[in-house]
Amino acid sequence: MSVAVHFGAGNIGRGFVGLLLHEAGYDVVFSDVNAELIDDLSAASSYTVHEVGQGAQDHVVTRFSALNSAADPDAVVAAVASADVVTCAVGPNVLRFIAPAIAQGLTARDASLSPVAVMACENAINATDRLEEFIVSALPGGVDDPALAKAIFANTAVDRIVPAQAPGQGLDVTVETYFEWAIDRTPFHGAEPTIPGVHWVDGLEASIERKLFTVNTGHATTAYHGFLAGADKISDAIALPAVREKVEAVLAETSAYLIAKHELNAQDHAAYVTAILGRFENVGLPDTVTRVGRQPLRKLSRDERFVSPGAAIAEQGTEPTAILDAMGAALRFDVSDDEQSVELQALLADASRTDVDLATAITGLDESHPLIVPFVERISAARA
Ligand SMILES: NC(=O)C1=CN([C@@H]2O[C@H](COP(=O)(O)OP(=O)(O)OC[C@H]3O[C@@H](n4cnc5c(N)ncnc54)[C@H](O)[C@@H]3O)[C@@H](O)[C@H]2O)C=CC1
Ligand SMILES: O=P(O)(O)OC[C@H]1O[C@](O)(CO)[C@@H](O)[C@@H]1O
Repeated sequence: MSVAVHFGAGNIGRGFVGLLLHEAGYDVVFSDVNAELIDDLSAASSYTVHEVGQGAQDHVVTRFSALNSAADPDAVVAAVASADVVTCAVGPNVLRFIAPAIAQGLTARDASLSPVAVMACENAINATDRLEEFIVSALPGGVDDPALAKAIFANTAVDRIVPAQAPGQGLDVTVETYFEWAIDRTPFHGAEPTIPGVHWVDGLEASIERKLFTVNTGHATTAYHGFLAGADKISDAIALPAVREKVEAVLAETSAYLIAKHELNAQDHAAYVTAILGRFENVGLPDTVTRVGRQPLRKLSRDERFVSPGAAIAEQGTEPTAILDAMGAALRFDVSDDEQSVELQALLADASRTDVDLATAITGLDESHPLIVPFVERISAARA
């Protein structure tokens, strides 16, 4: 019996990573801090992943268990100690909180076992590297701790749109039919785990940038301009010609950047962009502009979907106007139950902060960076 411990039993956890691990033959141990969710998973023997869109099927997930990592951390440590695979989909800002349990699990792990594959499944560049850094910080011996040799850390890129789930559907998850899980195979040296559906790649940089700066930049642009246009659903937002034009303009900028940087085939990339726009148009997917625009400060940060490509394009001497306009729209994402939106609006309202001060604080760029002057213009406009 192979066991996978998965941190974060939310939308991607149950609707994507948990499903693929189950279908690969793993018994999945979900670990989460949401007590109600853990109780529901513990009481259930199955849940169903409902696909919507062309070729949709239902998939039933069984052979799982659930652990409350807040209430029973020792059980999580023990599960990690004997697992074959450890994955997570908790959000990039939560990696630091799950790292200590993984560190303790590695310390407790019998050194004669094969190394456990540790793979973070978050929308962030090199999320597994970030997780590994937190694990190293939690180990008594730091980078020299012998526990590190008991794991293989591999970066991954996950792509499947899993919207917020309708109340009353229990553990079942509604997802789009499309998915892509790319994993860097190089750390495994030929001994990668068998997970059907995974796309193994040699080095992840091109895959994650292609995904993040196309799907996620395009999706967030749809959300922010859609929010300003008064749309509720993503499919309604992308159906508005003015929003679509802005999304296409942003993707033209990131496409040129990605094609040049990663030597992509321009026709293949154009087909990829078209397919992604089709995913945003999926009217069967109950996805909202507020979910896709969530956590605007994270999305406007240095290594993320706007500033990373935008800064690089600006450094090459071109002003990425459409990306900057999307960042300007993000500044106006005013959603009262989104903590980061509230924080962003408070920052913009703080008269003691200059526009330049805010531009550098939000993007993490130096004042002298060529993206700062045009971003300051968007900040001034948003504050006016
Ligand atoms: N939903 C989507 O369409 C996609 C999401 N992602 C990424 O997957 C990650 C998760 O996103 P979602 O599943 O949408 O979010 P979600 O909010 O549905 O799930 C996150 C889960 O993590 C749990 N959690 C929070 N702190 C925890 C902790 N300390 N220990 C264990 N569990 C903890 C939460 O209780 C929640 O159940 C994010 O990084 C997101 O960017 C990536 C691709 C698609
Ligand atoms: O907004 P986050 O947390 O980066 O993740 C959700 C995003 O990832 C996606 O699933 C794309 O893979 C979109 O649904 C959404 O834009």
